[in-house]
Amino acid sequence: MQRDDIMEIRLENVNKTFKNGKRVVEALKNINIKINDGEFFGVLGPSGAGKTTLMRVIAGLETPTTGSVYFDNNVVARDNKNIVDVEDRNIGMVFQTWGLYPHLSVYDNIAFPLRVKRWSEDEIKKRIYEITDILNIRNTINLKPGQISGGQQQRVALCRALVKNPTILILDEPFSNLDAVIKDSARELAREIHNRDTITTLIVSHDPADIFSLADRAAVINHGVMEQLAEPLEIYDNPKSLDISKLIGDINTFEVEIENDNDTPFFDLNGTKIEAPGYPAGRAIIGIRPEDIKILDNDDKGYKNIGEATVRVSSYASGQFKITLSFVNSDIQFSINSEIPYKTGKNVPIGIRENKIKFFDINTGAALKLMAEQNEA
Ligand SMILES: Nc1ncnc2c1ncn2[C@@H]1O[C@H](COP(=O)(O)OP(=O)(O)OP(=O)(O)O)[C@@H](O)[C@H]1O
Repeated sequence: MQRDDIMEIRLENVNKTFKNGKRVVEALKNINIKINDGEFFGVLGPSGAGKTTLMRVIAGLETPTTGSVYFDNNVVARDNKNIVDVEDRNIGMVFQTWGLYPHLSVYDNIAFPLRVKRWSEDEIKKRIYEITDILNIRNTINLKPGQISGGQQQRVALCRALVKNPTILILDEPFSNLDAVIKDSARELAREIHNRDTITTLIVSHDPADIFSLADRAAVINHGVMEQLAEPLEIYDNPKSLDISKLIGDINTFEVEIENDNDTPFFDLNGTKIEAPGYPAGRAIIGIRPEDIKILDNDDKGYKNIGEATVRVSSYASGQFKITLSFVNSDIQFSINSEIPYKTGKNVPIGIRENKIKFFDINTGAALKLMAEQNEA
């Protein structure tokens, strides 16, 4: 059930510049985003892209150099000025390092924000019992952070963020210190917390798995610019650039020459002619996700045979084999996922899903537009 105090977040023409000595860093450039109330919103981008700055501007830890931030219809920051201060924004935050005080007990760590707000010790105790029960760490409250596991420390950080009943929850790389198994249950926990009273939740992550498993929509930020905003699967299937395609998953890339001397443009891949309907002639980069290439066996509807490749490396992770191959008589390598291992040096027939190929501009990396779209523009 959604609480009625949950808020929408709106950024209008937000710019943030930092001065590093003589150097001016434009950390955010003209960002316009509306995050719906109760939405689980993901932010994806390479290191230094501006993701943390965006979160800090929303939280009120930084002011936008120009532009405005609204919570519902109330302006909370505008043109280098916080109109509502950080402590009055009722935001819970969890950062990558969790920021627990090592000399304080779990209890005192979680109590900290409530003591700042001058809650009575009785009220604090009641709330801490309640929240540590929900996150299943009640039995750790008398221990220090150094005496509990990484997964438990992360729960303490979440408890501390949630103890005030925030209306917005910000998770900035919250799982990157956890190992793979605990990460899965941490994601489940984040989803449960969100579902409990649908707090508007923002998650910043390098890991596409976090975005896929949690976010309703995601923004991709690069060099301070918001380059794409869509549902995670839409970004995965139709990335606006080669860089974005790589941020949200693995992709194999090949340089090709699209020829257009007959009705349907085409290119050559490992000696096989592949159609590129509607794409302009010239050199291009094509991208194929690992799941859209396979080693052919008897049941391969929907895959086009593109000849043989040699198995170079087989590795194993998370219940799947990752097979790296190169086309026969060529150094061009690519990787696929497989349920079974293959012996190094073996030649195998390869198939691709033609309709899943992504086309990018060879110079800019932007997704190539169809000729019809170019004519419309
Ligand atoms: N307080 C600051 N003073 C000066 N420059 C800053 C400050 N905070 C961030 N920057 C710069 O702004 C840019 C964006 O930084 P930000 O931390 O937002 O990126 P990020 O996407 O969160 O990166 P990462 O994934 O590595 O944490 C970087 O060039 C960074 O050096």
